[in-house]
Amino acid sequence: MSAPPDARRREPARLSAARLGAIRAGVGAPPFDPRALRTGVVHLGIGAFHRAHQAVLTQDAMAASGDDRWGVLGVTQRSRGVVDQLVPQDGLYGLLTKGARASSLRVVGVHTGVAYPGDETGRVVASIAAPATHVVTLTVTEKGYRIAPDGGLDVSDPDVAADLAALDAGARTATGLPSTTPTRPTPRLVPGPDGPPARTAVGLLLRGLAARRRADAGPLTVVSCDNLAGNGPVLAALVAQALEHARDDDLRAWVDTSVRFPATMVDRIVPATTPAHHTEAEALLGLRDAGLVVAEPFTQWVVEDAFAGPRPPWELAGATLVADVAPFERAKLRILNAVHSTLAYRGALRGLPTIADAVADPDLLAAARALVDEDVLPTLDPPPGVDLRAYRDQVLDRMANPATGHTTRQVASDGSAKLPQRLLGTVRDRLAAGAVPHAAAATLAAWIAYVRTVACDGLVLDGRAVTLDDPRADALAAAAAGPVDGLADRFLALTDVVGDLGESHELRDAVGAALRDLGVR
Ligand SMILES: NC(=O)c1ccc[n+]([C@@H]2O[C@H](COP(=O)([O-])OP(=O)(O)OC[C@H]3O[C@@H](n4cnc5c(N)ncnc54)[C@H](O)[C@@H]3O)[C@@H](O)[C@H]2O)c1
Ligand SMILES: O=P(O)(O)OC[C@@H](O)[C@@H](O)[C@H](O)[C@H](O)CO
Repeated sequence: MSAPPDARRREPARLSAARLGAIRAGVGAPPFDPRALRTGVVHLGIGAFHRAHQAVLTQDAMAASGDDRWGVLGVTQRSRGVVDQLVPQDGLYGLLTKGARASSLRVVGVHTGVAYPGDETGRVVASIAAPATHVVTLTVTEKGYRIAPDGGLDVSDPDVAADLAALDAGARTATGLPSTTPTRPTPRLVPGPDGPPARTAVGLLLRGLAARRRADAGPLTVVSCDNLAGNGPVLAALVAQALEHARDDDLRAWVDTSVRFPATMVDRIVPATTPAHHTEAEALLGLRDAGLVVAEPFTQWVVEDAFAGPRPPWELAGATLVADVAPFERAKLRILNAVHSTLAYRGALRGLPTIADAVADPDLLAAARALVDEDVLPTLDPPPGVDLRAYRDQVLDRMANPATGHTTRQVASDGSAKLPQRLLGTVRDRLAAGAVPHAAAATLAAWIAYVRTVACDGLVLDGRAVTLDDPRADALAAAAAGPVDGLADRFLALTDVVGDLGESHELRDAVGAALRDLGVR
């Protein structure tokens, strides 16, 4: 039976540029007319993190400088979901900042467009090739880089192979000359002027670089903002390897001289947006906002000052430009992200739905501190001006903020792609120093126990079943199944995840002992 008309809730109007004037007092509005911005940045992976981090710093930097050249074309990678969220809103969305005691809302308006390569590869490529574009940034998750077990580009991945073939065909079309040796198979022809849709972030970037070189549009800076150790150099190497594979020596030489890949350390806890966040934000804004993102108050961006050309004045918004990002990045990944994963796996195993719940558990807090104190700190050189013990405490304090609602299930996802970045470097360094990393082994064991529980027994958090969300889910589930005897060995034999670490019998023994401590029998 339908409700009587007066009891029906009237849906508020949707956020858009035309309704900027209707934004309520107390909600921060963009400090300029977003419609007047020019596009100077192309961002691949316009997920929640980019919208709550780089986009906000870009807005603040443009406001502080009056320089309106740095509008962003946002590119969504896997589906057109964000296009449907943001295009009807003229790129505008709210950022709900959740401190432990107070929340605030501001509207962000830096996106001059949103594109999905499945529909608009040509538009993205043209934008990367435009002379007014000076920077391409990325947040496509760890697995989005398609890194092979040996650390290079996974050319056996069909999506990567398709993108390389399209690049090859594009080069042939552009030059009118064969770009391949006669002995190589003929690449498939490009259907239409833009070629087939790019399937991977690196493939899309390569297509953009090739077009930029052809257009003679000048140098470009490509900035990875993902939680990857050495994100800039890693991306540079993937691009170089792809060009070697495609045998495009001319493009390779141009990239060598004209494209820079600075490294960055990015930090802000940005959980997935929930229906409760939407309700809270709508009450503050008075408008409906399908693109809402949520974040903690803390934000940090340390960027290697190695740009090929102009860049947004991000330092005016609080970014730190440094000569060497590595110590900042290593400390953040090994402390914050490794602690996050520890709390996520151990917390989920105890039925705790959020990271804040996990920090509040004294056993789990002790495990997190032990990981940092016993195994991580001995592997780190403090970044200039940073006290790493104070940093550890600050990180734990941020994670204790219950208001963000960051879930253990979200942080626990993609362990096979995340742990090599945030934990295994610590393990490797400790073993090389002759130490057995018991606390880090306990985090590995917690991951294994989590995978086994989810894959074999089933796990319910907050009333919802957890699924094994991981690019290597099948291999992990196979390793998890079977007798407990040999469980640690089976996981440490997954060389595409752990490399050669399984050769250490001390580590295998330590992980086995930690599994028993966790009650995995
Ligand atoms: N959320 C955070 O707290 C946070 C903080 C620091 C850094 N980061 C970095 O940002 C990344 C994205 O986080 P988010 O919160 O925006 O997540 P999200 O799920 O909101 O967005 C993920 C983005 O990555 C793209 N993507 C996902 N899988 C991909 C694949 N296989 N290939 C290409 N693109 C793919 C998606 O299309 C989307 O644009 C993280 O993986 C991490 O590296 C996140
Ligand atoms: O974003 P993910 O899912 O790859 O990793 C989960 C978290 O550890 C991570 O996003 C942190 O919240 C972030 O790195 C804080 O800066």
